[in-house]
Amino acid sequence: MSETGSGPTEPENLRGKRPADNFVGEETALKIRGLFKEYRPGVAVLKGLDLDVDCRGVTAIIGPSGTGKSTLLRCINRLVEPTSGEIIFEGEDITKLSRAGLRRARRKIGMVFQEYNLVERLSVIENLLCGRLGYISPLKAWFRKFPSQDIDHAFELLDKVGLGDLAYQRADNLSGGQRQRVGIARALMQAPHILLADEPTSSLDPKTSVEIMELMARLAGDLDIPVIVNIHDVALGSRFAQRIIGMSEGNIVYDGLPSGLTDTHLKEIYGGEDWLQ
Ligand SMILES: Nc1ncnc2c1ncn2[C@@H]1O[C@H](COP(=O)(O)OP(=O)(O)OP(=O)(O)O)[C@@H](O)[C@H]1O
Repeated sequence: MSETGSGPTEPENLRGKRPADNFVGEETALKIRGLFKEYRPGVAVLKGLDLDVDCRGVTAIIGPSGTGKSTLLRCINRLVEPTSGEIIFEGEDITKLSRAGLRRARRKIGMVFQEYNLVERLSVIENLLCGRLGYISPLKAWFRKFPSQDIDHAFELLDKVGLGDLAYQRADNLSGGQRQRVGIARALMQAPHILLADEPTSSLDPKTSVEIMELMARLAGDLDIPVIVNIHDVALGSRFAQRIIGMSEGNIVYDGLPSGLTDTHLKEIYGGEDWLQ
């Protein structure tokens, strides 16, 4: 990533616009306004973020540890409660939803976690079907009697993520990369309208990390849904994302194309410069 000095090489239709404007329009899936989060009174972790996310494509959020990337992602499905601001998803402000409304909205928001969050003693296929427990009657859930279309869908997704042969393996027998594939397939079981991934490659080796990012980008394209991914590896994020959000100290300081990210931006995002050499 070299510094060009002339700014991002932008397609003609994006030239001259503020970065955020490039992604606003009827095609907006998610609109965040003035998002503010304090875990402790007076200590802001997110400082009034505005962000619009398009209905398709991969957006990578980069930034140093502790800058609020996970907090931002988790505010979107209210795993973390925002202090103030709006998060408009499919016409509803997520921050104002009742418990039932939030449960319904969360079904449309898939989440992939760094540590996979699988049920270790269950098989791969059961881990996927667990994602459907909220959709069937409590009695059927108790006996794990899943509708045949859910079972077919789970097998289809396992094929899509390359785990068709491991359906009956216990989760605790899998490698990190295989576990993350299960995590992705499980998130897709609910047919989400958006996928959030919180550091999905942090626990994986470089080759497996590329494979996981490749898989998420391909599935997002196939399913025509947007993906927002928090990622520490700037090169990996830039390779698979169409848009980079750079965060520093709870603010968005870069919002644009991966090709537009210069050393100057990286210094602003991460601070210092010795690490760049
Ligand atoms: N549950 C919590 N209670 C109190 N403070 C928290 C909580 N979760 C996060 N924080 C603080 O909020 C700040 C932002 O954390 P967050 O995890 O969002 O950053 P991050 O950019 O995702 O970091 P990393 O890349 O290391 O995961 C940090 O100072 C962190 O200590």
